[in-house]
Amino acid sequence: MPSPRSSRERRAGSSSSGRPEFLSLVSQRSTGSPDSPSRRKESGSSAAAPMPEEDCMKLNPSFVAIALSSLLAIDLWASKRLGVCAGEGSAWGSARPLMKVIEISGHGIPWLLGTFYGLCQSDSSAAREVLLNLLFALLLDLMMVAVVKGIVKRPRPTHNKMDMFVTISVDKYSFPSGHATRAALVCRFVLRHLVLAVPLRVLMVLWVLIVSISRVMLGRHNMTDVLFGLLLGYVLYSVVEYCWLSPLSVPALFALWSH
Ligand SMILES: CC(C)=CCC/C(C)=C/COP(=O)(O)O
Repeated sequence: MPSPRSSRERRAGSSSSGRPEFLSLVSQRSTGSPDSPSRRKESGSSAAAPMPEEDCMKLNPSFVAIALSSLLAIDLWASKRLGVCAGEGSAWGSARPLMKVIEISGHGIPWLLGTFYGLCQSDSSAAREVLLNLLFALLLDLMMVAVVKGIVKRPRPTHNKMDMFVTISVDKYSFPSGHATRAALVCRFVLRHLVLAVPLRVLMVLWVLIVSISRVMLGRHNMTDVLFGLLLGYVLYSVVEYCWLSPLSVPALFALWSH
């Protein structure tokens, strides 16, 4: 007949042999795990070698680490499934040329060249001010995306075909999506500083959504790259507004453009 377990053992969640049946995260955090080096030291067991710090971390990953790696796993899985235009042979491969046109609509070169051209053609001081700030916003965006890509160094999805129109070295990385960042930034900028009819304003927001979705469908990005890109672009607009360039703050720059 098995010997009755003492109430103390039951409370501690351990069996009669003294080995734990349940590992409470809370009690492990407050007292250290039963097998942790500190516990072993306390119990006077000199035979077992202390566990290196990294091993403890691997065995007891924090809740945040588990949540993050689960999110990343879901992100990789869902992004791969949504990458339906990643190649000509993919499920929606025939839509790839259209996706690439959408890609060019959010590329940095047309936006930079278009803004520069508009600046050269502008004949009012209000237009010059807005376009100069748009140029500043586009350059700030390129720089910030390059810095974050260079720090995070997240490779592009394996199913991506690297056949993009004009890229720079950090564009081999995918976090964050430069297109999503630019689309969110330009959209906020245009809605705030251009007087547009409502249908055009709606079209602008739709364009952001289409550019963002197309990044994942083309297989260029995982969903988290695009979501972070949108957030970064949104925040960058606030930076641009905060640093707004005006003939009062940078007269020399405006003198350069006045005819
Ligand atoms: C060369 C210039 C001026 C811009 C590069 C634009 C570009 C290719 C960004 C990468 O975008 P994703 O990160 O969304 O793929």
